[in-house]
Amino acid sequence: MSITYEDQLAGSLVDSFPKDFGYGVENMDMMQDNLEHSPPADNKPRILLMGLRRSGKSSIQKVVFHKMSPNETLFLESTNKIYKDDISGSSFVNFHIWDFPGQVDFFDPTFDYEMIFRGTGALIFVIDAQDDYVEALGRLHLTVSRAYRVNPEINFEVFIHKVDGLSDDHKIETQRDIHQRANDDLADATSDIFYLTSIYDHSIFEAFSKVVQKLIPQLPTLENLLNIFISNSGIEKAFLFDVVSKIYIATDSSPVDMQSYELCCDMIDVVIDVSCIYGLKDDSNGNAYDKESLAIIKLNNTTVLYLKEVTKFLALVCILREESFERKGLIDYNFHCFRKAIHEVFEVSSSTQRMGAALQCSPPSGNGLSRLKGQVLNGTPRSLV
Ligand SMILES: Nc1nc2c(ncn2[C@@H]2O[C@H](COP(=O)(O)OP(=O)(O)OP(=O)(O)O)[C@@H](O)[C@H]2O)c(=O)[nH]1
Repeated sequence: MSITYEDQLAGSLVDSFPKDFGYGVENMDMMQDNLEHSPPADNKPRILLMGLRRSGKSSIQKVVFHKMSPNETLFLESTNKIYKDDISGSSFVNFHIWDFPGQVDFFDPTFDYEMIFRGTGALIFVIDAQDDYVEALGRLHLTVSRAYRVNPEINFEVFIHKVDGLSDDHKIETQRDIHQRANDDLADATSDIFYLTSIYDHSIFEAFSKVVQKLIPQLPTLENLLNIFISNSGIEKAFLFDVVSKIYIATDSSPVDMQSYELCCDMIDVVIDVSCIYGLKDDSNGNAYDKESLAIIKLNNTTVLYLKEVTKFLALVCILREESFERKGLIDYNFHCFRKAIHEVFEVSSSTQRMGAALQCSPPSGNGLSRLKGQVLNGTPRSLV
C-alpha cells in the first residue's frame, strides 16, 4: 500500500513541473561547470541598492550577504563609489548586488545610468524612516523616472528602513504615508513593493527574500513542488532556504508568519554553528554545510523542525507536528523525490542557459538568431522561446 502511494508521489513530483524554465539562479552543484559556460559576469542580472546617504544601503548588503552583525554596521564608512558585489560564488542567488553611494548625480556625464539600468532586475530604494523622508521621496521620483525610461521591466521595491526605532502605530502610519506620496511616481504600485525593514530583526531577510523571489522564473514550479511535498508528508510549513544569506527562495502557498520564518532562520544558524564547532574533521576543507547536513530539533510545544540539504547552497527547512513525525520514513522518501525534482528543475535551466550562451556566441544567421536569443524579463535571462 505505502509503496504504491510513494511511487505515485514520486511520479507526481517529477512530472509536475513544466519543462520550459528560464533561469536566474543556478544549481550550485553545477557551479563549476556553469562558470565556464555562463555569460560574462557583468551580464548577470543586477539588484541595485539606491537611496540617500546614510539610509542604510551598505548595512543591508553586509548583514544579508556577508553575515556582518548589525552592531558592526555602526562603523561602516560612507560608500563613495559603486560597490559591485558578486555573491554567486557563495550563494544560490546568482545576482550582482550593486551598492550605490548616496546622492548619485544623474546629470554627471561619467555616470552611465543607461548601461546600469539596462541589465537591472530590481531596484531597491532605501528610505530612512527615522529621518525626514521628503527629500528621499523626491530622489525616489527622479530615480524611478530615469530608470523606467531606460528599462520598463525593472522591479521597483521600496525599503522603509530602520523601523526598529518606531512604534508599531508609527510604522504603519509611515508606510501608509510613503505609499500615498510615492503613488504619483509608481502609478500602479501595489502595497507589496513597500517593505518595513530593519537590520536588527528578520524583516530585512524577509524583504530581500520577496525581492529575489520575484526574479526567479522557476518560482511557481518550486512552490508547486513544495505544496505537493508538504501535503503528502503531513508537514505544516516548508521553506527552501539559501543557507548563506537565509533568504528563502520559495515556500509553500500557505501564508508566511514571521515567527515560523524566524524559527527556521534560527535553526540554520544553530546547524551551521554546531557543525562549524563540532562537525568539521581535521583534514576537511572546512565546509560546515554539505550533502550530509541534516538536523531534527524537537521543541517543547510538540513541534518538530526538520532541516536537510537539497543542493550545495539550498536547504529545506520544515515545521511539523510531533505526531506527523512518527511517519519519518514517508517524509524521508518524499524528501528524496523532492530533492530529485529540484535538481531536475535546475538541470533543465542550466542546460538551457548553456544553449543560450552557445547561440549568442555563434555567428549571426539571418533574423532567426535574434528571435532565438535568451529573452530578458525583469533583467533575468529567460529560457529560449
Ligand atoms: N537603527 C538602525 N540603524 C541602521 C539600520 N541599518 C543601518 N543603520 C545605521 O545607519 C548608518 C548608515 O548606514 P550605511 O549602511 O553606511 O548607509 P549607506 O546608505 O550605505 O550610506 P552611504 O554609503 O553614505 O550612502 C549606520 O550607522 C548603520 O548602523 C537599521 O535597520 N536600524
